[in-house]
This record gives sequence, C-alpha cells and structure tokens, in this order.
Amino acid sequence: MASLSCSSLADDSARAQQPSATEHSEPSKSYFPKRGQSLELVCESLAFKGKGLCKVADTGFVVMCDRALPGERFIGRVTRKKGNYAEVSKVKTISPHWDFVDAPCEYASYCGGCKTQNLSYEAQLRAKEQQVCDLVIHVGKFSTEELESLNVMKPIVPCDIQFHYRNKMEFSFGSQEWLPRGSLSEKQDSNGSYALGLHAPGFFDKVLNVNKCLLQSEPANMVLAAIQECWRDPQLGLSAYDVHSHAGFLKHLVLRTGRDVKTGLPELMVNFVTSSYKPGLMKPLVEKILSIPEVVSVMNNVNTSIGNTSVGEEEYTLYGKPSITEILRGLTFQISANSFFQTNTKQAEVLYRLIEDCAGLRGDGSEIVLDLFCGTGTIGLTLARKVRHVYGYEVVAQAIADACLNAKLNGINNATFVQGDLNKIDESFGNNFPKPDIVITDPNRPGMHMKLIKFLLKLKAPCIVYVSCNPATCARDLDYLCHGVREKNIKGCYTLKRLQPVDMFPHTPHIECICLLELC
Ligand SMILES: C[S@@+](CC[C@H](N)C(=O)[O-])C[C@H]1O[C@@H](n2cnc3c(N)ncnc32)[C@H](O)[C@@H]1O
Repeated sequence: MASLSCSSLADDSARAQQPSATEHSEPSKSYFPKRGQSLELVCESLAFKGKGLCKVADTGFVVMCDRALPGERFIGRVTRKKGNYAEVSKVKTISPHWDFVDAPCEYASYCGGCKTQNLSYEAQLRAKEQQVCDLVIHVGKFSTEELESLNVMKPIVPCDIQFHYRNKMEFSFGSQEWLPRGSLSEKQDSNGSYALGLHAPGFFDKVLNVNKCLLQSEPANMVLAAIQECWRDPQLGLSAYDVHSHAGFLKHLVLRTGRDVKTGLPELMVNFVTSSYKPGLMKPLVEKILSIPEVVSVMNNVNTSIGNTSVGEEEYTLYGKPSITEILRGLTFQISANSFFQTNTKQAEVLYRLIEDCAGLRGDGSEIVLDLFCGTGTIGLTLARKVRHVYGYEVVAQAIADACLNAKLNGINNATFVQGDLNKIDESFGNNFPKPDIVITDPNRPGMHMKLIKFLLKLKAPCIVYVSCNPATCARDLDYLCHGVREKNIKGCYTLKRLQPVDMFPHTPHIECICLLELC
C-alpha cells in the first residue's frame, strides 16, 4: 500500500501540466537561479515526466532535472526558467541515487525511451505510486484520510515482464547520427552519419543509432539487426530522410509483434515508412528480413508530406499479409500497420481484467456499457459477452472500422461503434444510446473535455470506470466528477471508490490508472 503522506513534491498543477512547489515548500520569493548557473542538488523524488525533483538548499526553490533519480547528489546547470520552477541539466553526479542497479541496455543513459532503467524496479513502482497519490491529493483535492480510511488507494500492480514487453516500436531513419558527448562515440564506430534508432530526448532531428532495444521482442530485434547490417550499403542506393532539407527516402521503421492465433507463436509486421513508392529499392531489404521466419508481413507506408508522422497516405504490401493478429482476453484482434493496439499485450490482459472487476458486472447480461474513447474497441469487446450492449465512441475513423471488424471476427453482434469527436458533443449526444449502467472512459493524455464532464454529471450513470494514462489530468477530472466545477457552479455527484495504478511501461515515466467512481 502506498504511503499516503503528502510528499509535497508532486506535479501540483495538472491544468498547467507543470510542477510547482506546494504549501509545504513555499519557495523564497526573492530567489530565482540564473540561466547557466551551477547548483549542487539532491534529487528528492520523481515527478512529472519522470523528471527528478530537487529543491535548492535554504530557499526551497524547485528545480527539475531529467534523469536525476531519488537520493542522487549532483551538480546541475540551469537551462530554463519556467514559471515558479527551473529546469537543470545534470553536469556531474557527486554521489549516486538510492536503489541503484546496473542498466542492462547500453543506450539507457542517452535514449529518450527508458529513463529509469538504473533505478531498481521496486523503487520505480514506489515512485509511480507516490506520484499518483500526491496528484490525487493536490490536484484532485481528496484528503489523505478519505483515501486511507476507505481503502481507496490500492497498491500499484507491477508488470511481471520488465523487458521485451512492447509489441510495437517505431524507429526513425536519420541523416545525422546523434552521438552524445563523451559517450558512445568513444566506444562505437558510428558507421558514417546515417542512423536508424530512437530520437535523442527532446530533438525531432537527431537520431541515436540503436542496434537492439530491450523493450521489444527478440524476433523484432533480429529484424532490426538485419536491417542495420545492410541498409547503409552504398550499392543499395538507400538514403535516410532529412527532416530539414526534406530530401531522402527512408523515414521510419515500425516493428509490430503479434501472435498466430492457431499456433500461439509470435508473428511480425515490418512497416517501412518512405517518402515515395519505390518497390525496387526496397527489394534487397525485404529479402534480407525474410530470413527471419517470424516475419509474416512487410508493409510500406508512403508518406510524401514533410511532417514526421509514420502514417502514410498510401499503403502497399511488400510481402505476406497486410495485418497480423493478437489474442487478448480470449478474443482475436486484427492489427494493421496503423491501427491502435495496447502496446504491452500481457499487461493489457491484467488492465482489462481489473477494468472488468471495477465494472462489477452482474453477470446476467442485462447491462448497457458506454465505452468512451474506445479506440479499436478492445475494452468494450472484452466486456460484450457479459452485457446487453456496448456503445463505443472514438474520433479516429480507421479505429472505428477496426473495432467493427474485430467485433465481426469474434462473432460479437451486441456492440455498436460510432465515430465522433468527444470534445465536440452537444445536447443531443445522450439521445444516441440508452442510459448506460456503466461508463468506461479511457481518454488520451489531455483527459476529458469540460463538455464531456458536464455530460457525465448530467447523465448520472451508476458507475464510471475511468482509465487514464496521465494521472495529472485524471486527478483534475476526478475532482470535477466528485467535487464539482466551482467556477461553473456545477455540483459533483460521484464518490471515488477505488484508485488502482497499474505499471504498463517499466523503465519509463508512464503511469496507467484505473479509477472506480460510484454515483452518490
Ligand atoms: C488511450 S486510447 C484508448 C483506446 C482504447 N480504449 C484501448 O484501450 O485500446 C485513447 C483513444 O481516444 C481517442 N480520442 C482522442 N481524442 C478523442 C476525441 N476528442 N474524441 C474521441 N476519441 C478521441 C484516441 O484516438 C484513442 O483511440
């Protein structure tokens, strides 16, 4: 169980999505560090985006530092002033953090993906749990007593598999390999200036070359290694796309791992995103990766725009089938190159079981479920066999098409999926479905729009299960639903019954949460 003591170190302003000092640590009004100034700091905890939160000695002034971990004493240089706090970059560690472990990945110190690989997993869990707790207290305005006495806050559910858990990784081709100062450059041949890997933290135009990623499956790593072995060969005539000049061919490499429904064995989709369609140029790459037996699909998304997205305007199948499959809670899901699917399949099983548990279905097939932000319908479809009808809403048309296809694939005919923008609902929204017994809401990071909050407060469904990937906006929305929106004179009408953090993404700052709300 999380300690509910308020550490006063949380991201205290979900609305601004930025950290601030709280009433316990009023910063000195006169003190503000200068840009470029060096400070000796001790990291106190992890906060927003997994950044280390520190306070300047004697002043209490809050500074945030990427990759500083709790207990670490270090020299930081002020890079940016932001509102009532400053950002620093780490110059030198004086003494290491508590709970230090060796990071197994050679890129862990530089790559933008994993930020806490050298913090023990138990410490990562504690930090995430504490963040959720702090946010619900500071932003959600729930009291410690409320959370404690009613046993609302549940211990975070760990992820049993802490590596190789991602079923999708998106790598970028870059025309300029990024070599962090005093790091890989000394021990690694940079293979010229082209790179294939992950973006340097905070840079859209710098790519860290990566030969292996410990978060993705072994077969996906074999594909990555095979491509790395050959794509720079001048004889192939391939070039990396340059985001400044907009010249070049290869943009992204997206690797997705699913499972063959019959054998249960892994199957892989390799999706090359290119700036034009040149199948002849792709041929040697395709031939090379076909030596890996798990590859059942090679796709080519052609994106001619100057933007950096991996979704093409046109899609071609270069080999095999245009989609792969995955099994989730006994259902089969078809995954195409651009369809959304939970990226940690094993932990999604755990998440969905907990959602079902929170929904408290009667088991007589009588309930109506409203599945808001339904994506490809996975949550609603896993509940459909036990309820009367599921109504799902989602803004992306392709996701709705996939949801309908997935319903058909699994013989589910009591689910209706509708495309629509939940930020733009009007008074008529509630006329489109019967009053639900259970609302599942799973918004993306910005949380729910005020229009939707107002709608839910008027709808008064007996139970809301709020699934969140951003505890800051979740805490804000819980406050609205339970305590009301004072500035709009709207009363809240829900009680927070359960708050369940789930770790879906070890070594990263991401936190998933399931909240059960019951009508007062
Ligand atoms: C966190 S995902 C949840 C997907 C799904 N519930 C699942 O578990 O796979 C959030 C979904 O909300 C959708 N979305 C984002 N903004 C939206 C909006 N304004 N209206 C409707 N759907 C939206 C996204 O496209 C995405 O599919």
